[in-house]
Amino acid sequence: MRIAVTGKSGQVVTSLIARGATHGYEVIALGRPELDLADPASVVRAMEAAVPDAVVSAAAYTAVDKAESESDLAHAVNGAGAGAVAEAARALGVPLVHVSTDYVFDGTLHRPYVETDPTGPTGAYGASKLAGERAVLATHGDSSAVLRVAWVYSPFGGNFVKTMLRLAGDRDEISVVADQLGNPTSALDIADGILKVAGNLVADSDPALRGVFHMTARGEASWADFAQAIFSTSAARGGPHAAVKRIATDDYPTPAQRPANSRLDCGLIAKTHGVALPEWHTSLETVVGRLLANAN
Ligand SMILES: NC(=O)C1=CN([C@@H]2O[C@H](COP(=O)(O)OP(=O)(O)OC[C@H]3O[C@@H](n4cnc5c(N)ncnc54)[C@H](O)[C@@H]3O)[C@@H](O)[C@H]2O)C=CC1
Repeated sequence: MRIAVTGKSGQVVTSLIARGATHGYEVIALGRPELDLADPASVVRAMEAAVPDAVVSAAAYTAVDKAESESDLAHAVNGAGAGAVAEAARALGVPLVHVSTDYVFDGTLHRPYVETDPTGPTGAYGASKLAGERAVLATHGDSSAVLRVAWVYSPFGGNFVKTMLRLAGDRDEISVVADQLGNPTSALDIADGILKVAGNLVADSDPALRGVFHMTARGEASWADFAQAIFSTSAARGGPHAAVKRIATDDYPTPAQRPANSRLDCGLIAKTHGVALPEWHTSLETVVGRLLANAN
């Protein structure tokens, strides 16, 4: 089976390329310049040329803070761009797995979010991703699965784990917010989940497999808990580590407001698609191990 993926170099795209063969799939990565999400005609052209059996929409404008000052570009790429990918998949008559985010929620609930909870993004990035979800469901909803993932890290690209290990190289103590809760999730596990869902969509026309699903690692953490786990995992392997100073979000102002609670309930995807990602500490060990091995 041939799976066309948007993007060439992101965390999830690189993980899909790395994991494709394990699932017996050929993963074709399509990115700029031939596929630019800001240029819908290029999306259709590149998808038609790839002749896929399924499409994964993984590329996005992901600069959460910069999106506050580049809202038009974020919306063009994450909203209209996602719609163009859905339109191309519809025209080809193939199913679509679209990757979305926990940042579609405002974070005020005191329990993990389920798929039917009201959305309410607090920033331009979340709003643009919500526009993308809506465009996908409106264009190709009867053949798409929208997977909301969160707090993504991996051996590839830029992410929180890499930033913490780099900062620990020259600091003894690092301040990290302790009042935002989420589910740290390895992009390698996300890739496994996406490929399982894509296979299910191709094999089975059951409407229960279509729609919006939450898909994160099991277990929750604050950013400070996550940082502490990164450093204890790294220290146990002789890698860089630092003390974590737990601070409040108010002490670390950023252009975009983040949800205080973005934990996602993943019961639905387990029940319908048979996808349950591993507990986050287990996957963190794998990723930190790979990063430290690469650094030597
Ligand atoms: N990184 C995170 O913590 C989270 C990410 N997500 C979502 O997961 C998906 C994957 O994220 P990551 O792999 O972490 O992102 P990333 O930032 O590592 O990679 C994004 C990819 O999109 C490509 N891209 C950006 N603009 C493009 C355009 N105009 N045309 C074509 N390609 C373009 C980039 O070149 C890159 O390959 C995205 O949909 C993102 O919104 C959801 C929740 C959290």
